[in-house]
Amino acid sequence: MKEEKQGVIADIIFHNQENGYTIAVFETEDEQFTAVGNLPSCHKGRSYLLRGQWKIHPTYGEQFAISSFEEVMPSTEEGIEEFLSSGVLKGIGKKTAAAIVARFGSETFAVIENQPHRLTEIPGIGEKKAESVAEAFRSHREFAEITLYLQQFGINADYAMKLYRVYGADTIAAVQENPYRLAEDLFGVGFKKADKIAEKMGIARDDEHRIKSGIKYTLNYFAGEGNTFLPQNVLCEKAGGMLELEREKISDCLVEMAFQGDVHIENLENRNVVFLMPYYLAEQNVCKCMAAINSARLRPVGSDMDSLIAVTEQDTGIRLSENQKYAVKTSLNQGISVITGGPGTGKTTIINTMIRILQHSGLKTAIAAPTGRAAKRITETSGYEASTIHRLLEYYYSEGEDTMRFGKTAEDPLKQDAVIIDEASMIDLMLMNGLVSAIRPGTRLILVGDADQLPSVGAGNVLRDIIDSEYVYCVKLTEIFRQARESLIVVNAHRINHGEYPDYNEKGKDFFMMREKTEKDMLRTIKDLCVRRLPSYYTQLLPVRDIQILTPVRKGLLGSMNLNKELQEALNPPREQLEEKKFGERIFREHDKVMQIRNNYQMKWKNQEDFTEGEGVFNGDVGFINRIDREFNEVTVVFDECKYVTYDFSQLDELELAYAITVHKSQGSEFPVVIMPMSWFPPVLATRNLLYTGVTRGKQAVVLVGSEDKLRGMIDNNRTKERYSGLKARLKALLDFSFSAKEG
Ligand SMILES: Nc1ncnc2c1ncn2[C@@H]1O[C@H](COP(=O)(O)OP(=O)(O)OP(=O)(O)O)[C@@H](O)[C@H]1O
Repeated sequence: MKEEKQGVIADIIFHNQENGYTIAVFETEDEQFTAVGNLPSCHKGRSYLLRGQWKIHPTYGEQFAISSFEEVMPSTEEGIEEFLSSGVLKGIGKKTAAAIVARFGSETFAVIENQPHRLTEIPGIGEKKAESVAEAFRSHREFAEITLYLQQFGINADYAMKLYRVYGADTIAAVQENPYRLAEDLFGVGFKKADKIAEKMGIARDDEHRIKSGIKYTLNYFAGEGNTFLPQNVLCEKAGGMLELEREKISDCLVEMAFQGDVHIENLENRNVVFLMPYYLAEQNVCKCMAAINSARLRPVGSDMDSLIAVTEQDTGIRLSENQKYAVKTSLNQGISVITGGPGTGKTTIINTMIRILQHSGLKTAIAAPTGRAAKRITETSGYEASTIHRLLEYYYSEGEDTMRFGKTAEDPLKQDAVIIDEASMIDLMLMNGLVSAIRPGTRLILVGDADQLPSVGAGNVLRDIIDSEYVYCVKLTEIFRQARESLIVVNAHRINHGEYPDYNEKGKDFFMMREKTEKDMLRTIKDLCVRRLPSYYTQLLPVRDIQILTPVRKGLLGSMNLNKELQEALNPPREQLEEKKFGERIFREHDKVMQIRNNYQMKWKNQEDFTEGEGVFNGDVGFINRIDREFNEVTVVFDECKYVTYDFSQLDELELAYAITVHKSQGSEFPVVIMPMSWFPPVLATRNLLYTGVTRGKQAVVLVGSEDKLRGMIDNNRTKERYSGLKARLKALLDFSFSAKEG
């Protein structure tokens, strides 16, 4: 029989932040009881009205099983004070809470709600603070109502909070109107979750919103895997399978979506393919801009390139090889060019030479890279200030559109005469679109990178497509220079790239293999390397900071998730003075190494060195937990040693431990020491170019731990996963067109 019970939480025995499952001891005036169930936002000392029924647990006896709940605002002064000081209204600590209640007593809530200006009667509270307290209180009440409504659809408090951040007071209306919007608008709400909510709301399986959302979800899912489109038959099969509907229904809906401009369908290389609109528009625009940049007249570099090169050779003391000279000359004379080569083939040297020549010629130059870490490295090795491509393009978060935009565009382009991009293999289609849009014809665009690295995380196969289309000049560097040849990491990287097996364990060298048979032994050795062996050999090494474990997978004993758990335990174990916060299965602890796992353009940072402030934390940024504040429910992470970013507890799904990361996430970064397990991994991942990418991340040492057979297996596995991308075909078409125009 359903009953109602009201009580104050006296103790929380268990609480899962992700799904809200809670076991808590409640207190009423005359009894204590244990309640179990979904209680997403529970706080010790707060009062709740529970609905549910009594059940007998075989071990723990009688418990109240919660089916729904609502928070009851406290009415006693003691309760009000406890509520105010619990951290729910940011900026009110214990002292201020006590002062407010001492002044307004049981009328406190009424005052905050209806006469917030009266809060200024409390010393230390000014107009602004009074307003912000009232606003926080109002949102808390609003949010409590929203949580109450959403819980009937199985939406827990964390998701409710995310929805509330996006839709504010309109949250309930937004969910009611089209629950599938949640999957499109919110990080972490997948189609399946939205589908469950819709089902509970009684939405039919063949509802149009459902099919369209399923199609978008499928296209987005495959975009997440790197594809800018899907062949129509593949899309219908995948979406139909997921939605459990006939293919015809999907095809019909697709046509309508194409009419409404949600998707673009075209015949590309003799098959019908479907694009989400932004990817189609981006491919088109990239081609259009590339054509304009490539055919424009350039402001010339000083007259005699050979003597300019000779001057820089004298300055740097490095005589360029013929191929390097060719790369420099070609790139400076073309609208767009590509320079590609493996490690140690002189890419940085060429960049330095080009910058000097451009400077000698009085031409303005920008150097940028796709990630902050890559940009920092260029600055360190070249001495020239480099930035991220995002910063070069002056990105900002557009509140109104709820999206990221670039300040530099076709209307307000970059003013430079040359833009040099390093690590160009990491550029995805959308970033390339932003970049070429902001480059006015007349500016040189020089893309430098290693086309054999894994392709970009985001959709597209930009660098490969550009090279393979043969639309622009491309110079391939193959010679490894003497200094670089000293490093077995460099030599082995080239061997691996050519399908040859590496040499290792040479005395005084930097490439090692530790043979272990079982996964358990590999795990033990990896931990021992981090904790004991490597730090005792490389004495300058700080294990947490300088050793990076790279693995192909997330799951399994040697996947990043488990490795992180094990390494956290080994390198940053629980200690009394270290605060920690459990979030789902994860535990975050002060001093932990963590990684941001999505682009968040709104996240604010403060630089404690130069006191600058800004917005934007990016997928792949690695930092350290500086502080966990339980009073304010916040975790502060330091990125780049000086940028402080504060996460609310509800945002912790944007962070992951980063002692171990996947090779995919490591692109563009370099680490003093890299350790990679060599075990059985799925063949789609255990590939040559994944190994190559991983190995080239190490600078002082690379240690492979595991089976030589598996290592050889990876090198022999030269399959590269095909990505659906239309850029190559479009650029080829441009090339054919310009040939036929010339001939005509
Ligand atoms: N023409 C040359 N003659 C002699 N040494 C050279 C020449 N070009 C480059 N080097 C040297 O080879 C090494 C590798 O060059 P560089 O750092 O430019 O390569 P890279 O392709 O940028 O490598 P990585 O991708 O590993 O950063 C450096 O020590 C550099 O000084």
